[in-house]
Amino acid sequence: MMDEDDDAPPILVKGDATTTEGALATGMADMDILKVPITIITGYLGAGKTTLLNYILTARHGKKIAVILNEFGNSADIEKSLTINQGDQQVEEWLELANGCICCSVKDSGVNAIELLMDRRGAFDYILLETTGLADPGNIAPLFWVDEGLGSTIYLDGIVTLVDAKNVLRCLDQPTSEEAAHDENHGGHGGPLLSTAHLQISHADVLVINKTDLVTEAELEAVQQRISSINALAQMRLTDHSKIPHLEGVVLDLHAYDRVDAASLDFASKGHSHLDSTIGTITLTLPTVTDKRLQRLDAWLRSVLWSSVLPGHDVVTNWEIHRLKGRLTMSDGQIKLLQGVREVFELIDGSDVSTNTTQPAGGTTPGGKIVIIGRNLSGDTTRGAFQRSLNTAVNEEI
Ligand SMILES: Nc1nc2c(ncn2[C@@H]2O[C@H](COP(=O)(O)OP(=O)(O)OP(=O)(O)O)[C@@H](O)[C@H]2O)c(=O)[nH]1
Repeated sequence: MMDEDDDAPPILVKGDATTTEGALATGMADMDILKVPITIITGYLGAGKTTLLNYILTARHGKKIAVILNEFGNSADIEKSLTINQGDQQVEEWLELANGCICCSVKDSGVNAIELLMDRRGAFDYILLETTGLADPGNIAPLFWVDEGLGSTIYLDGIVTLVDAKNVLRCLDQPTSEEAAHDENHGGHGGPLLSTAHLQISHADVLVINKTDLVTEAELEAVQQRISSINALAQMRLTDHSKIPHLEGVVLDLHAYDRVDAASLDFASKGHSHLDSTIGTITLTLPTVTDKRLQRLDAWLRSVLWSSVLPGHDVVTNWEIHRLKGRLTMSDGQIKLLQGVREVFELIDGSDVSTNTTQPAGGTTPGGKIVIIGRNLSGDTTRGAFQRSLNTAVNEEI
């Protein structure tokens, strides 16, 4: 069913974005248009993405959600959009679902999908973008995160990755021949192969380990350990049939890019297991940051993220950063948050949302921490080189 006012300008309803803290919301108070959150839902083929969307779309959350199915002309995805909409037409127009949510599929990349969304329908308070099972979220997330053209209307709330508890270990250990060929063309250099499953896990803010009904307790434990060895920053949820009773703060309204939870950084820094040789999480410590140190840190980040050069350590090679989060304590007591996806990064003013009030403001480290998830970082030698490079960089005299 289509509304008759399709060509009307977008009217964005007031959503939870009003409570957003940090730079992504800077200036929002003076703006007439409020930001609408977008959550990217990703996960390997058959992990339970459509099941999760159907669950969210029929749950009582009181939100009017717009769902975008990102298809790439692949017949499997057209079938999927039919599943979601329970119709028999190819969905290129909006469909209105029973609880007021709306749904469409797009053939193009995410930004075009959102532009279409804005043009066609305005009255919604949440956007869910489901990627194809083979998508690399690291290519999609930065488009929504700090894109100037979109900055005034939407913000990236988080990436939710569905993991198939039954099949994920096989996907991680035996990349397909297409993945192997792709990896070779993207700097694989004969090291452990990087599968799509690795990429989807490393970029996640929330990992939903689904299909728990199909594995034993011991198998589930092994999956959890392996997944957290790849991404120790993400929150992890165990589900069957993608059932998540309380969506708020678990899948929706995460604020994963405008807040940094000190407790999650502390947790990530405790995970030292090297179960996965391809991707892992490392934690670097930082002293209290003065203005001069902040400039030097910024230069270090540009070198590492933009030029893939670790200052002073050019022998450490072949690494690749997917996700980066940090929490800095400034010498005047202010907190700054660091967020990065691939080469895009941002230092923003902010507070944390840690619920652990018994900890000092900076968690166990008075100065601060940077947690990095990426490829070929998991060895102690590499972590040590990163820490030394950072120490030298921030302590250098200007
Ligand atoms: N046993 C079991 N089956 C599940 C569970 N979650 C989903 N399924 C089934 O697994 C199949 C795939 O689920 P989908 O939700 O379509 O998965 P998807 O990630 O959207 O799949 P693609 O579109 O192929 O990438 C469906 O038949 C679901 O009913 C679960 O927790 N347990």
